[in-house]
Amino acid sequence: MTARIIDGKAFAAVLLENVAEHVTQLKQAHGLIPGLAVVLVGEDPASEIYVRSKAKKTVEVGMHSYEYKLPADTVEAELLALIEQLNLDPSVHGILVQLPLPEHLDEALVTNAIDPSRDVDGFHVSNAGLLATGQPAMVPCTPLGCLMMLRGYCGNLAGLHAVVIGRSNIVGKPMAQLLLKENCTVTVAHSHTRNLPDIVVAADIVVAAVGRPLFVKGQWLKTGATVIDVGINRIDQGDGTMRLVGDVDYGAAKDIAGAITPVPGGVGPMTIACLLANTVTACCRAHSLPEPARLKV
Ligand SMILES: Nc1nc(=O)c2c([nH]1)NC[C@@H]1CN(c3ccc(C(=O)N[C@@H](CCC(=O)O)C(=O)O)cc3)C=[N+]21
Ligand SMILES: [Mg+2]
Repeated sequence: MTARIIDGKAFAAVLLENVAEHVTQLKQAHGLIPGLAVVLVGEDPASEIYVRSKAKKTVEVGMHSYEYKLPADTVEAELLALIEQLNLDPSVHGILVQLPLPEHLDEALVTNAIDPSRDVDGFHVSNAGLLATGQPAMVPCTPLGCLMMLRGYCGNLAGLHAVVIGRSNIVGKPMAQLLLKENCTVTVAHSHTRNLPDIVVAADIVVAAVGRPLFVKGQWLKTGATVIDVGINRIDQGDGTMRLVGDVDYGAAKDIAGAITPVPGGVGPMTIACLLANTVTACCRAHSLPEPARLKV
């Protein structure tokens, strides 16, 4: 069996077109232009690539992009002051502070300083709580993108056994919450889990978000399983070049899985598309306008 490839770029293109249509509508009917502010502290090269790519897509769909690059030694009070300024700026509907932050900055404190209604990452504790209790919230972009692709491939997810590998606040936990909302049976595995292959083999859906290259082996999978690979690992090829690989051993998994996301071109592009969709949603909510139905979870 050769797995169908879940084309994240194609999913993202459809969502971005939908986002762009809503942006046009907001402009024409209400004179509103959604704005997304991205804050980057320090000079991590990978982070700079993501931030640039986010800004480019933001402008492509017709929204305003505001970029703030702060030096690595920025003190907490300065960063909090910038967030407060953005919280009060009526042209800013979404605020994203790129993670990870330098060691001396408290990520939870900074994340919770963002106005929850502008927290397009969905990382604020109140958005996490709303999601966990099944109330409308800003949903974290990566798990949201994964869910949209799963719905697109599997249709109704009710009753399926989903195994989420990884328990981060950013991916694993919100992914599990979203899958529970879809009436999946959800198992969350992590670094202390015993006999992981025996758990993964029972899964109809596997979401791998461990951050370890090629961690999930092909032979762990149930035949026909749907595999979502959240990992983005740069590995040194030994000849001075780098290769981008996921958390799943794609080469082996594609012969056993029913469908699988590639890396690159899977979860990554959908994460960015969902970020822009969340910004449109935040803009609509800020102005008490009906939320675009097709962007809703
Ligand atoms: N506050 C915050 N929110 C985030 O959403 C956030 C963050 N911090 N910190 C870093 C991670 C990582 N992330 C990615 C988004 C898109 C791609 C993406 O588009 N990847 C391309 C490949 C890009 C490449 O070549 O590196 C792909 O998978 O096809 C990757 C990674 C968002 N993150
Ligand atoms: Mg872990």
